[in-house]
Amino acid sequence: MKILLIGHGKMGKAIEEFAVQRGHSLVATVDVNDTLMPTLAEQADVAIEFTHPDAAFENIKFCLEHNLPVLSGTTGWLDKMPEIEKICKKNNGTFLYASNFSIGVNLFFKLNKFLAKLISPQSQYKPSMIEVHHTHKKDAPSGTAITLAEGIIDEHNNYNAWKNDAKIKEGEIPISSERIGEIPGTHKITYKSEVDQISIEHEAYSRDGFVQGAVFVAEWLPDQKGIVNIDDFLKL
Ligand SMILES: NC(=O)c1ccc[n+]([C@@H]2O[C@H](COP(=O)([O-])OP(=O)(O)OC[C@H]3O[C@@H](n4cnc5c(N)ncnc54)[C@H](O)[C@@H]3O)[C@@H](O)[C@H]2O)c1
Ligand SMILES: O=C(O)C1=N[C@H](C(=O)O)CCC1
Repeated sequence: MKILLIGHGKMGKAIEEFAVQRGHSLVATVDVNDTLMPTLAEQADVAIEFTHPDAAFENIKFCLEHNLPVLSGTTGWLDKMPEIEKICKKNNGTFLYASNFSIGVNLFFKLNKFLAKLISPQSQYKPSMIEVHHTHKKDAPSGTAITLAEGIIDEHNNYNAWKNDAKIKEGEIPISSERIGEIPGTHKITYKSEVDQISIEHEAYSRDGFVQGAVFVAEWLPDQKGIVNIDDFLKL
């Protein structure tokens, strides 16, 4: 498979290494000072985009307008998702966004929803979330934390919003974001009552899970159409 790799930072470099190990080739790596040329899109089977919250929209739009299936793992740009959905439809394109490409995290998303539904009638248990990442991370809360909070909101009758702050109103889930050293990504959800607590946690040991997931999804994506998600890939 021929990959157009957009973003050649920590994720991009690790994806390049893993993709080449799996026998794929790179049409090009495009970083902030490079130009996305139509000829690059013509030569590629798929684009993988891991850049910056301010850059993702234009990069994804370019791929969709040049008939190139694209996946993005960039977080912090989702206010523009409705526009991407329109562009994808107009161009009969293929697009997948995942806040986290790790298979373990995608199973954890399901566990989170299951727990939220189970605990919903027990209103004495109040949820909170902690996410911990490395100090280079540009966005807070993490994209994964937002997906987890949305999972709780979908399944729990008493919560309808999240806040990246400890000072919350009724119905809000507090998310605390910590930035420490080189931590790849830890997410913990705790439900506390007066007498006990229940916690679930996912801890990434390295970026390998995100990298492998992104390449596996990229291998599958060219045969799909429209806006698809990682649950479709994992058949969850
Ligand atoms: N979904 C996931 O599984 C997952 C996993 C890890 C990181 N991420 C997200 O992916 C993004 C990138 O993470 P990273 O750790 O590689 O960051 P990074 O800062 O190491 O790398 C980002 C790269 O993108 C480049 N870039 C910036 N603007 C660009 C543009 N307009 N065109 C092309 N390249 C551009 C930067 O120069 C840099 O090299 C972040 O949003 C992060 O939150 C998602
Ligand atoms: O390193 C990052 O940045 C990560 N970003 C994603 C997020 O925001 O959830 C996934 C975990 C790593």
